Amino acid sequence: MLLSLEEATVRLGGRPVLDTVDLGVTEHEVVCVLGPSGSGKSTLLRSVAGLQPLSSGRVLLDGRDQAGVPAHRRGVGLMFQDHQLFPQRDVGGNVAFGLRMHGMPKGQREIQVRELLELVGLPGAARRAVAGLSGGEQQRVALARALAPRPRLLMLDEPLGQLDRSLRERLVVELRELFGRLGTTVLAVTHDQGEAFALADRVVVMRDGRIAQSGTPLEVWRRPADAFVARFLGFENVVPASVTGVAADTPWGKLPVPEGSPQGAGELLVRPAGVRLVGVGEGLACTVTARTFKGTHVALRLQPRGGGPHLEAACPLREAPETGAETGVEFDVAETVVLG
Ligand SMILES: Nc1ncnc2c1ncn2[C@@H]1O[C@H](COP(=O)(O)OP(=O)(O)OP(=O)(O)O)[C@@H](O)[C@H]1O
Repeated sequence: MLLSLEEATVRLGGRPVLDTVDLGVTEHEVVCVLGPSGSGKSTLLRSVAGLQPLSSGRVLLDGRDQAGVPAHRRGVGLMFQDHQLFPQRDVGGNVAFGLRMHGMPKGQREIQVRELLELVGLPGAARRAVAGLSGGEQQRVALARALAPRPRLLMLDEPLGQLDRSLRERLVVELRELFGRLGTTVLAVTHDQGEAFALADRVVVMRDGRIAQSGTPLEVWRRPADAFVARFLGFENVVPASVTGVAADTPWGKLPVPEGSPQGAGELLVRPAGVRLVGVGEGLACTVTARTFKGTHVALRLQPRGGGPHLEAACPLREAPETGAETGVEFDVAETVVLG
């Protein structure tokens, strides 16, 4: 294990902001910590970096307890949300900063800076002024600067937070490819689930300073641990349910659930793809109350005529009914999950 947190706890203002967190990161792994604002993500990073002392518990790097080890001796790189480039230095000066701190001679520094700028897709940019860079370019410079001292663990706090969506989507793919190529071990935090799912080998979802779920993106997507995680991932079809065998009583009527589902009172998720439109008179009678074009499909909001919470459905473009239309709804057991 490259990094281990053991019951790591940080109390601020009388309450635990990080609450007995156990987390391990193995070498070459890319782990993304995901959670709403205030869930303790930054505090977690700062604790590992040595910028925030623990109230109790331990942080270990390569098995060594880091208590009392100052930030600059931990061998971890940290890239903050707002990249904090030095405005008075040019691009090369920014990237070389850590190397200079490590006492690397000038000639060698220049070679490394050139290589790093090529790596992040900014070849030949060393003499450019930081002020003249776009947001995406600044992000790349900040990344090159964080990578320069070859940290054994690279930590990113909202690495793509301030960029526009299309740039973010492009950079996230580049980052994943880059980390894979370099074998970099990464601990990143973000509040954007798309970003986390695209970047990570493993996703850790935080809630109120605790880990709500940890797993591969596919595992977390397929089986959210509870209603909080499901809602945080953007799933809206979550209702109370009473499960007996392979059926559940819900506000939408009796729904089929997979074999082996937890029994008794709980909550149930139906992913939008599992809400199938059928003819009027079949299944659950609903009215289409909203319709949003999503590029690959249409997202429908459906109001059951007999009352109960509304439903989100994902519908192929050609088949999407208009707002105000009546439809029947059936539920696909393969897209239904009884939550813990
Ligand atoms: N110095 C402090 N004193 C008291 N409370 C603090 C202090 N610093 C942070 N907090 C609280 O700790 C909680 C966790 O903060 P943290 O920045 O770790 O969350 P976060 O998940 O990174 O949020 P965001 O996504 O908004 O950056 C917040 O509720 C915050 O208000």
